[in-house]
Amino acid sequence: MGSVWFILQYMSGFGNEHVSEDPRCPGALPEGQNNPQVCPYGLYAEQLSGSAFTCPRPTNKRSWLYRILPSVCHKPFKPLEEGHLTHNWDEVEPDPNQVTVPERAPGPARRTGLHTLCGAGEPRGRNGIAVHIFVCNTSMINRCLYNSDGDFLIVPQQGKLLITTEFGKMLVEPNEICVIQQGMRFSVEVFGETRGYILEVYGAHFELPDLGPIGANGLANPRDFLVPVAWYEDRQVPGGYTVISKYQGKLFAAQQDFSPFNVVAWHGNYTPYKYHLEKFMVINSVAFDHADPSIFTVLTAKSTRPGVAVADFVIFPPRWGVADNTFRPPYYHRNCMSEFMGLIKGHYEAKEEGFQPGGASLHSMMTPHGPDADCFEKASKAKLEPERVAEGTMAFMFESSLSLAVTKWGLQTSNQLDKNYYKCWEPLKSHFNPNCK
Ligand SMILES: O=C(O)Cc1cc(O)ccc1O
Ligand SMILES: [Fe+2]
Repeated sequence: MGSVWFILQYMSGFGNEHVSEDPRCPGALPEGQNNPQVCPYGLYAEQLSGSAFTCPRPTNKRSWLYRILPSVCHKPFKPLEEGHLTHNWDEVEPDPNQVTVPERAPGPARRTGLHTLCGAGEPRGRNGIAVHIFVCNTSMINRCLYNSDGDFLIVPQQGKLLITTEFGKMLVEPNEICVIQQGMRFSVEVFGETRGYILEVYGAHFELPDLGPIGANGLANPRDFLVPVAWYEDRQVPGGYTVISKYQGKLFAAQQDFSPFNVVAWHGNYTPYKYHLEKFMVINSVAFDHADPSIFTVLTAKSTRPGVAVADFVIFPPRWGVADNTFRPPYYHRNCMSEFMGLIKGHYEAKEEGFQPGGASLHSMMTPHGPDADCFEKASKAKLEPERVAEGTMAFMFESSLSLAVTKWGLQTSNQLDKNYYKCWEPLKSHFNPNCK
């Protein structure tokens, strides 16, 4: 029989080896081995590998799932309509201009699904990223999704997500993020209009950044990452349960007769997890000058080049600004990385207007950007007292070493409102006076 029993409980720690049993079946985890001839309670053992079997220990990831039926019990996959999900980066001609995306990007009539804004690289080559906007007001009923191509870092901006995974349930609210890694099945329940951002990374998992001279503590601390506890349902679905796979950039659906959330116990270090952005321990300049935003990195997906990320997830959280004799907002710059920015709530410090919660901007590789004219004038004259910066705000950046292409949907969406973004810098005037230092 099915059961609606669950409690929202989490285990803490980033990348830990966890063990978890649904309390309705104590002793469901085999003792001392992964594959007994017969598993407790007549369960099937199934390994989910998140790294090559042979990866060195620090990057070796796998979990063992003990389930009522193995995942292999499904009918063949058939192609499914993709909507605005794509990994075709040649839909529109390259364009280096600064792009903003309005906060109310038009959704389709059903208002559900993933809309790809930009990206680069290729799931088959296992190197690349995609940035999607999700919009939905309908829960996934008897449907789940897994991503064969890579990991999803999900940033809800409006509405809570109750995410059921093979590892248990997680409630993820705006100002929290979660990561659902490659292959993990999940289904999302929503409670009204819901939207947010997704960073998809092919071929690398997210890690905590190294701390270098910061020392052993700081930024996102490992203990603040939360992992769900085992929860199962033994639910037959005679009408058919649909398992959707995102595979090589396309969607495919397979039918099965039962809920895939039938994992009674699991152990391992390859799990979904969530993190509350308020827990971030901010480090910044306490003397003078503006530190680079890498100081705000929450998670990084490393490339094979030392120090270079496929993608970093960076936040701009509330903090004190105390630097003396300093232009405190972000400096003007041109970057060899691509900068995609979003706003969960509040008001971004470098833009007086035009960047609303739910909106986005893309500053492409080497395209100049920085504070708008109002921000520059104000910050150049401001009395430099200690002040709270970004109070009530949470902006974030997906920063990538890849050169991102905008999709057709992204271009149409951005064109709706803001052909005029460049005008925010037009009023910047020369203050140069060779006779006055
Ligand atoms: O462009 C942006 O707004 C992001 C950003 C912020 C900052 O403080 C320094 C550099 C940078 O790219
Ligand atoms: Fe920038």
